[in-house]
Amino acid sequence: MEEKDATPPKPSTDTSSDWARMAWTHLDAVRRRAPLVQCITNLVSMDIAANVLLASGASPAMIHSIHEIPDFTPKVDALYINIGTLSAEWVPAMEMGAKAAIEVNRPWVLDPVAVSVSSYRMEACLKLILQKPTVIRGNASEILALSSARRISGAKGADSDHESIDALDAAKSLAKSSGAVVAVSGAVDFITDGDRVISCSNGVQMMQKITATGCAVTALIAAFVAVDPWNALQATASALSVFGLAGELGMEMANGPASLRMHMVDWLCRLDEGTVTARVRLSCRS
Ligand SMILES: Nc1ncnc2c1ncn2[C@@H]1O[C@H](COP(=O)(O)OP(=O)(O)O)[C@@H](O)[C@H]1O
Ligand SMILES: Cc1ncsc1CCOP(=O)(O)O
Ligand SMILES: [Mg+2]
Repeated sequence: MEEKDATPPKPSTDTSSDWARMAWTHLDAVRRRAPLVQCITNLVSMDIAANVLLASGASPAMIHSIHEIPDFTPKVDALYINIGTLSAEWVPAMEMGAKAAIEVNRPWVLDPVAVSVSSYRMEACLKLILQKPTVIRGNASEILALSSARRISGAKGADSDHESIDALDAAKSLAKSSGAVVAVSGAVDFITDGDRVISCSNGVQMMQKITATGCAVTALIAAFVAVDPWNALQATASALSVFGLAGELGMEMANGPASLRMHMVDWLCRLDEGTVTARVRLSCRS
């Protein structure tokens, strides 16, 4: 990453236009600095997550072998761990990766996909959280389950069965117990450090109809946190708003989920300062 030691952007956040400017500052920093983001992510998400990172200006690397982590992870700018297609050989890689990132003071971000479907998944996540993730981003059902450390009834695999607002208290509580910034996505995204809450109302419903959009936005959060690790709350909000805005603009040209996916990735690459500052919808709730 160029300008590795440059002072991170420190936007003021008094009005909604300040928040939108902050989102632009973060996107611009990602484009200028091209952070290297290691992704230990599920098989469904690899393509869209890598393309979303590239289109946004970051540099993705889908590298997950335990034989490579000791050499590679200390060199990355952020690590992204996603348990979506968890199996026995992935768990040691995730644990080793998180430990390696923490040892060299790099941010790491967790996506607890479908954490409620098995005790195996829940236990793997809870153990990973002991390695102090910088950010945890999940849908409402995932954050509700993780926060109580209990599988919840009615959870539908990878998709959410709840509204994001239903998981806001759970998100705050998980943020307090884990020390991570917690983001719960949905029609409105909420981002909290346990005290402050930022809400983001960018995005379109059809984003739920593209597999691994949640995984992809968590990868983008890792890139944004890489360029502003000391302001993970704000960087996470910026990533969610930029991603949602790309979805809104993509939807204006799309005929359905497949073309939305394509136009959304195009817009991540095309977004300019005027569009971001005019259309990002972030606000502080607390
Ligand atoms: N009803 C909705 N309206 C607008 N944006 C949405 C809606 N549902 C999800 N999104 C957006 O889609 C992306 C993925 O979120 P979500 O579907 O909650 O995650 P997951 O794919 O992990 O279940 C996020 O950027 C979120 O803001
Ligand atoms: C469908 C599916 N199954 C295992 S991982 C995965 C992708 C989930 O992606 P997202 O959480 O972004 O919907
Ligand atoms: Mg998900």
